[in-house]
Amino acid sequence: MEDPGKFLAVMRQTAPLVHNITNYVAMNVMANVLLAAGASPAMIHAREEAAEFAGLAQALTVNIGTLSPPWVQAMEEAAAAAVAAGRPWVLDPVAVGATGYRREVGARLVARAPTVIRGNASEILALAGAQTAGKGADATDAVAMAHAAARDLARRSGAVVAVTGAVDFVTDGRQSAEVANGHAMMPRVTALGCALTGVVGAFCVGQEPFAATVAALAFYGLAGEEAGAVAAGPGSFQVAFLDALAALTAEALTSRARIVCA
Ligand SMILES: Nc1ncnc2c1ncn2[C@@H]1O[C@H](COP(=O)(O)OP(=O)(O)OP(=O)(O)O)[C@@H](O)[C@H]1O
Ligand SMILES: Cc1ncsc1CCO
Ligand SMILES: [Mg+2]
Repeated sequence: MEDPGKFLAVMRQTAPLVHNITNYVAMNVMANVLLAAGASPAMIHAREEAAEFAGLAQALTVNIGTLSPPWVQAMEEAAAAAVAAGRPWVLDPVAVGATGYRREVGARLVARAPTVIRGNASEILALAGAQTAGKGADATDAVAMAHAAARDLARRSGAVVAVTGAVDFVTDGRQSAEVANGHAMMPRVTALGCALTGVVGAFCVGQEPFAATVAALAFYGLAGEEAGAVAAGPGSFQVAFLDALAALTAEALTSRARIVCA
């Protein structure tokens, strides 16, 4: 596996402009996470400008958390513009198994050739068409239950697929890796997964998507470990997490990343 610290150093050097069409819950959290990590966020979802902006930004992320038809039009047009401009785009299929509308939109977005798909185990299982116990935005399936579905989805879509949870799993359908960094407090703060999707987009700018995604997950999990060591609960965790994202060095990431080929 390549040196994860190098991917963090390149991301900070680039300070990429990341265009995010994300949900109302995540907007502020995600923008602050991207700034702390070293990227430049813009949250833009109007159909009248989404495609134009996606052509200017260095990466696009699309999150269906609080979707509605005008947003979905903006998502599809922005994804098409990112693909046309040769920019990476990352799909976050929040609660995709919950309703028929989400399943339909999820399938339409997968067909738009995302560079990376990042979700929890329940979301990746649902997107791959497998059985899932998931109901809302929180995972109710273990990551290991979604390994085969993730490989299948990666081969079928051409995307790198990242399944996050206690031990994250990343695959492009040929090579796979597990990332064991993280903290149990992370799923108790809303939208940290959504915000991670933005960080994955930032790492993918000018870098190979499989290795960049693995590095982004290790970086994020390690910041979670740092925050968990000082936080009294989910509230102070959120503050400490932003500080940890900003403070983490490339050297610390390289020495403390827990990545294994799977
Ligand atoms: N039990 C856990 N232990 C350690 N790290 C975890 C655990 N659960 C999640 N994480 C980490 O939390 C981060 C967010 O992943 P998670 O799977 O919770 O996203 P999500 O379900 O999409 O979240 P949300 O929908 O709230 O945005 C990842 O870095 C992941 O590794
Ligand atoms: C809680 C919630 N509901 C819709 S989107 C979202 C953010 C976490 O996915
Ligand atoms: Mg999520």
